[in-house]
Amino acid sequence: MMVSVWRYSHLLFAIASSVFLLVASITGVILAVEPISNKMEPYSVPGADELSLAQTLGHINENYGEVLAVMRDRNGFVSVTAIVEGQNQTFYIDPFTGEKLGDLIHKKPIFQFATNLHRSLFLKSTGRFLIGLASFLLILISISGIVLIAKRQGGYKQFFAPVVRENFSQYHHVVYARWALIPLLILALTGVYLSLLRFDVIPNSNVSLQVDFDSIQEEPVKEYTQFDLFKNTPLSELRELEYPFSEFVEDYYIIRLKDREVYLNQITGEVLAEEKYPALQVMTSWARVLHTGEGSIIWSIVLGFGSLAIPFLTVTGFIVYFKRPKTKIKNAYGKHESEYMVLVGTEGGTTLQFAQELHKQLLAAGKKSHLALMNAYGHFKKMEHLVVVTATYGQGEAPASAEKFIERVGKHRQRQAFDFSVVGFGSTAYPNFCQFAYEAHEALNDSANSTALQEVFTVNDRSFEAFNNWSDTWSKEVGVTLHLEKPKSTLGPKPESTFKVIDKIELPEDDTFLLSLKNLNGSRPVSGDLLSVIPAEGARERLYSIGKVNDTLVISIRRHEKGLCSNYLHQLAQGEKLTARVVDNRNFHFPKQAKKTVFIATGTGIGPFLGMIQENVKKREIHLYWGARKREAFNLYKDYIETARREGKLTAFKTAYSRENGEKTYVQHLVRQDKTLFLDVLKSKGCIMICGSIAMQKEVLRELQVLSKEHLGKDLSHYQNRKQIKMDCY
Ligand SMILES: Cc1cc2nc3c(=O)[nH]c(=O)nc-3n(C[C@H](O)[C@H](O)[C@H](O)COP(=O)(O)O)c2cc1C
Repeated sequence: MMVSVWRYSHLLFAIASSVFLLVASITGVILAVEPISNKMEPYSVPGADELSLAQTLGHINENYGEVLAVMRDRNGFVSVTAIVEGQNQTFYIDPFTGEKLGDLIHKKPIFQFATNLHRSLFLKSTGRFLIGLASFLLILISISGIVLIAKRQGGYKQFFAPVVRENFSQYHHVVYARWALIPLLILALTGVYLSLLRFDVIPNSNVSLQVDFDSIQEEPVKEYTQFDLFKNTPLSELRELEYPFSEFVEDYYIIRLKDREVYLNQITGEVLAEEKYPALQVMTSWARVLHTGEGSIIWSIVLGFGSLAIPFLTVTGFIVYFKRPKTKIKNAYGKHESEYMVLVGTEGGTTLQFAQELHKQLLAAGKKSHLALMNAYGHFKKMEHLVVVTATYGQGEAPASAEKFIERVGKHRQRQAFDFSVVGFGSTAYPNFCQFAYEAHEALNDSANSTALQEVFTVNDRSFEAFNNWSDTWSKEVGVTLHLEKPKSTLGPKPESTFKVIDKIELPEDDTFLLSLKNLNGSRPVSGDLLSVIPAEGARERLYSIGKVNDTLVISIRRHEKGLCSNYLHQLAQGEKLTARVVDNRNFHFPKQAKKTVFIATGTGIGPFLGMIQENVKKREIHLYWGARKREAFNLYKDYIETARREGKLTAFKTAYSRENGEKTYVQHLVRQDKTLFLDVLKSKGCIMICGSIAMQKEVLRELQVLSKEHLGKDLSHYQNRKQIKMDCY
């Protein structure tokens, strides 16, 4: 079934049941405290469960003249109903002595109130029905939730693999749901069962034993302590024992054990009738225990947390859904009259915003453009240029609005020639970066009358800058002039900080420089976070990876001849101030737990690693592989690397130069060369971090994939899902 169907069902069930579930969950949390508070009462006597019934009854009978019944509850507390001083009384006793320990626990008013609200909302049968229905919907919510998590994680095997964090609500909704789903499903199933029982849909089945009074014997007379059943049954097996009503042989002991009911001749000790409880009765008993947590502190706590998760999951779930950018598609031109078709594959809505901006600017440039979802692919009579802008989901799968795209491309032939271009939106934090965009490209390439204008263009983490770069080249090729504006909701409310330039080290021969900045206020970045700089009023933001060295932020920048931002940063003199925002990039932080880490960088990609190495105070094993064109490029980082080596913070440093005399080495060659180390890092739960160009990232991943498959028998995604491979490439 399609993801969208699961998602909408999940949402629909949640909306339909949310109010009732919220009431049931809050009262459920209160009720989870009741069994815990009961269990903590001092009526449990250690070792008493091993006593036989004969011993227990002996102790009880010594203390009380007329005993009517003995009970053992799920907490293991033993109580007696007896006539004491002419009164019928029930109280807890010590099975070793028979002495009274205390009066029966009375339900506290708060628990009584919560129970009534929980069971029937104070609406009697109607309330019971509504709560039963909400429990049923909770089963459906849990099942659809399990499927959705499996889909987003890339399969059931990956169910508990780390979740990529996109934002607070999305991350915590998935992380908590994974743990809460099991108790929630149990609560929901048992809740429905108990409701069905209440409405007699499931019959209440009890044992009904028959005694053959004609064959009752009065001999041989035995002392009750000598009855086989009493001698051989431990107290732990008892639920309830009713004493005979009179001394006549026709009255007998009624004994309810955990698994059966037995009637016992009070004179001879002979078993008069016996029956195991029917399966339905056992199920009912289990349903009660599992639903209430009675008798188990641990299970009550689990249920309490399960109930607590409901309001949390409801709120975060609704935030995830309702915070999605909602952009309606409006078209001035129909699909058969437009020469430009912009098709979008989105799930969260952000890709649609980018596509919409492109569509808007095409219209502004006087072109007939039509915007639609990828699932709407069909025969477009006048299409000359097709742009597909698509996100990727799951394990490199199509987003909901593009699930039928490939099939439809196969089905619908365009009769006129058209060119196409595919832009993939994705995140390098996921194993199959922009995978679906490549598949969409393939499908279009194979279709009739199509010409690929370019290779797939990938955009990491909704970078407007990257999208704009693509738009520049594409618009030149098709001959339009476009000026895209950044979609508002992708800006995010990041606070600005002021930074003072402390130092600038240059390497003129390589056009790169290192800028050291001091944060004068605002956020506290970590190495791997990004610095967002807007070089001029109205200009686009540029992102630079931050290395944090001794409270100073170091960014490594390549200067481009006409680069607005790199030149702006380059002209900053020591002491000058710069306003910029820090962007949290938590998928690229140093893995503090990993014993071994390998950093792979090319060019200025080394920047964040300079900080991470410096922070390695525990002197964990770190290997740095760095690639550049020429050897002299290293001079910029020489001091940092040599100090780190001296201080024992960097275990090994290897370089790959691609334009040195005769030598043409790339970092991916070093990966192959040092495969033992890479395999060891992957096997020992270490981490490989990659920073630099996308081209280098692809090559390195290809090498790692081969190693992983050939030597470890696993797809590389296995390690990527466990966050053992982190990437920040551009
Ligand atoms: C559950 C989930 C799975 C994802 N899987 C991938 C993936 O396999 N490859 C990838 O490049 N990006 C993946 N992404 C990232 C999205 O493609 C990216 O965030 C995109 O910008 C979302 O666009 P949208 O808001 O239009 O749906 C995934 C995101 C989520 C939430």
